[in-house]
Amino acid sequence: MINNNAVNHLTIEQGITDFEHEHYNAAFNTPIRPDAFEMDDDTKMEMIAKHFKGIMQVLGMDLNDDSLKDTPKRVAKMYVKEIFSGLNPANKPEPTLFKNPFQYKQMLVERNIAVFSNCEHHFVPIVGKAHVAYISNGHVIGLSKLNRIVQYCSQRPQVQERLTMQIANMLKEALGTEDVAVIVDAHHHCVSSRGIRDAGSTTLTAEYSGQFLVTETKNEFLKHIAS
Ligand SMILES: Nc1nc2c(ncn2[C@@H]2O[C@H](COP(=O)(O)OP(=O)(O)OP(=O)(O)O)[C@@H](O)[C@H]2O)c(=O)[nH]1
Ligand SMILES: [Zn+2]
Repeated sequence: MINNNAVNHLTIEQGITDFEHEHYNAAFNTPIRPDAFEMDDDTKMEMIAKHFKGIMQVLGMDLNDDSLKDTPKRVAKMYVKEIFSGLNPANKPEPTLFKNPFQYKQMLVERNIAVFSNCEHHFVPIVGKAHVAYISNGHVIGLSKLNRIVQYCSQRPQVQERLTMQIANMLKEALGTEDVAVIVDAHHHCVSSRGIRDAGSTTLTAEYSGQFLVTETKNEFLKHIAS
């Protein structure tokens, strides 16, 4: 059962002593409670549907309307099983690694990976692209796993800076190398559809480590994604 009194946020800086290593890495720095995964998905969906129904009722919507009556359930399913499914380490993708028999030692760049995330401040979409790269230290990763890592980290309430770091950290963990680079270029609906209402701007974040800290290597990566 969920411990409703456990409201303290845990972050990596504070230490997660009773979390398994896997949980710790998967939810790197996402503020989650220690009991976050104790409740099963069905119970979560039931509770979210109830709360969302309350929001709709407060807004004055008629929940007897044929089009609206199932919306609370739809939203609950979407939150738990889809757009926030990356909160749960049970949904972490398994990276398939291959030996590197061809001795490919240059960087591998995967460009234009779709990013669909949600802003944790307003719960509206962040939509954009990620470009990732790594230099093999003896293994190569199945290409689709790069997209899956981006997708998994995106399926959480996010800020773009943390999303970028989480993608980089998962790549390092999966590939066993520090030689990774990540760029995220995204459009925040909280900036375009409300508030300042600037539909033209995008936000660019980057994380470089290992060999990508060397200017020449970084520039090669930037040249590849610009071409
Ligand atoms: N650094 C960062 N800020 C973000 C991100 N997503 C949204 N924000 C910002 O978070 C801030 C929240 O600011 P608040 O002043 O508390 O919220 P608000 O009153 O809704 O702010 P406005 O959007 O300016 O109307 C806003 O400036 C958002 O643009 C992100 O990924 N990274
Ligand atoms: Zn926002």
